[in-house]
Amino acid sequence: MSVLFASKLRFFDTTLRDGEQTPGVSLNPDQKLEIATRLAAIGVDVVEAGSAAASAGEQDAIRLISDAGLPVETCTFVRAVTSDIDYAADNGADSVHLVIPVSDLHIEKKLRKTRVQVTDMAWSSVEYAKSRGLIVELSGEDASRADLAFLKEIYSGGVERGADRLCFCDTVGLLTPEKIAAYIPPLAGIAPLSIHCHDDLGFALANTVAALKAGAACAHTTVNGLGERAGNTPFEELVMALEVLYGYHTGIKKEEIYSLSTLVSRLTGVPLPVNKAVVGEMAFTHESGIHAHGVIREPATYESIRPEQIGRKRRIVLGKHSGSASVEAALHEMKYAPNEQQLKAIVARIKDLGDSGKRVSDADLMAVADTVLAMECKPTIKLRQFTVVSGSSMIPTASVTLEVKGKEMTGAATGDGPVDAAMQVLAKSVADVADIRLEEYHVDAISGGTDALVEVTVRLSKDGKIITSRGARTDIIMASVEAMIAGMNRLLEERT
Ligand SMILES: CC(=O)SCCNC(=O)CCNC(=O)[C@H](O)C(C)(C)COP(=O)(O)OP(=O)(O)OC[C@H]1O[C@@H](n2cnc3c(N)ncnc32)[C@H](O)[C@@H]1OP(=O)(O)O
Ligand SMILES: CC(=O)C(=O)O
Repeated sequence: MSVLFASKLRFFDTTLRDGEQTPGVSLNPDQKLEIATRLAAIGVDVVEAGSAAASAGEQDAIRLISDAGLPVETCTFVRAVTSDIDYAADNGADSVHLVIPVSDLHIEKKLRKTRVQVTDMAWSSVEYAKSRGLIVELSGEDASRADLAFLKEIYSGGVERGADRLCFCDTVGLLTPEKIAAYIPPLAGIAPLSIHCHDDLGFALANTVAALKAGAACAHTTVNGLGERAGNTPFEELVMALEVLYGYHTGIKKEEIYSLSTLVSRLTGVPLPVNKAVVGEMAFTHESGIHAHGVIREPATYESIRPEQIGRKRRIVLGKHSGSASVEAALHEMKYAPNEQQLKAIVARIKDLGDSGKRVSDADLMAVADTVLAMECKPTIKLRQFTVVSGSSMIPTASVTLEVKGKEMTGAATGDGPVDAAMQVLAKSVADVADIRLEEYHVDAISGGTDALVEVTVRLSKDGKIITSRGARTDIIMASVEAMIAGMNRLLEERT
């Protein structure tokens, strides 16, 4: 345990309560159970399963999760209202997150009550919840705008009446690490204190860490930072910040973080921002040449977390910022071994593609590499003549004369159409030299009209090696022949 933190830190997950308060999100009881099961497995201490008073579906969810026997405390949000507490107890919750507004703004303007009245409500609700056998976390709503002396009084009285734990809610994200230094130590001295932060100004994570350092024993978090408005402290970010920045062993199964995050995103319908810390698509993706070069040599140069730690993989993508190291690494994975000059030419073409605003895919890289390597290879096969005949009353037939390794070869074949006949005759004509198979054939019209330029892409294989080759012409048959011959030459080229 790190000396920075007073005690073993606890994780109170509120994805299913505050997270579900994200506008538009609604989880059914089975979905809540699925998430709760994963939260228990990853190692959180408390799952706030919902708001007991909100609906019959919420009560079903609390019941379902309580009955599942998960190794986790099942909690529910309740107001300082007897019927809310009854819903919690009657549906098998272990504990209640008993919330009472504590700032004068909330007390006077929202509840239209006085400090004395809310104090009575809070204390009598604690007593009632304890009489129903519940663990009680007495929580001050809008505590960051409350008077410290009043907070001490209402929390201390609550603990005297049986509250097991306390919670400090920064309900609208106005807390700062400086204010935490003044507020948290005296309150954490009363009873184990949780910190519940919102991210309205982007301070939720920093405030949560500061509160834990100042003596709070438990962090309220949500998976992916879901929650009211800008959300709550993201679970995955807090776990990794504590582990990486503070060397604190959380006990959370970090390797399950990414799959939990994607599950929650899928079930809630809230997509992960691509650049989100830890779990965003781009969090372990590198394009810039300098970064990719560094990461290939030593990942720590540009990664603060190893992706495998949280169940992810590193990705290097290509674009206009790529350098030769990343292009070469990608080519090696595809079994290409360009020489220095070829690599330079491929990198230049990748940059051109990137400049045109295109996202460079593996298929693009293969096509570029095929073109560059084909330009420099001495062709094994040369086309001498090609003819195809087709019509309404005849079987499409193609004939070809090729020069293969200096020897002339002639062949003919029929097919379902003229293109098929062309593909058949080419493969047949080199059968004595190599078993080349056409695995895939694809055609795109690059512009419109009957005179459009068409691009034919073929995938050919020989002895387990697969290459992609392209031909582009206004004549679809000759484009196919060109793609096929270029591909066959690549496969017959002597390269490792
Ligand atoms: C900061 C937070 O995240 S707080 C949690 C927010 N979560 C929710 O609101 C859960 C979903 N809510 C609901 O389903 C409904 O609002 C219910 C069932 C709780 C209440 O519904 P209604 O009885 O129709 O009341 P409504 O929502 O209009 O207003 C809230 C009522 O609760 C009262 N109230 C609000 N907070 C508290 C509290 N902590 N303790 C006691 N009463 C409270 C309000 O004063 C108001 O009652 P009033 O009209 O008598 O003044
Ligand atoms: C209770 C709660 O969720 C809040 O005050 O933010």
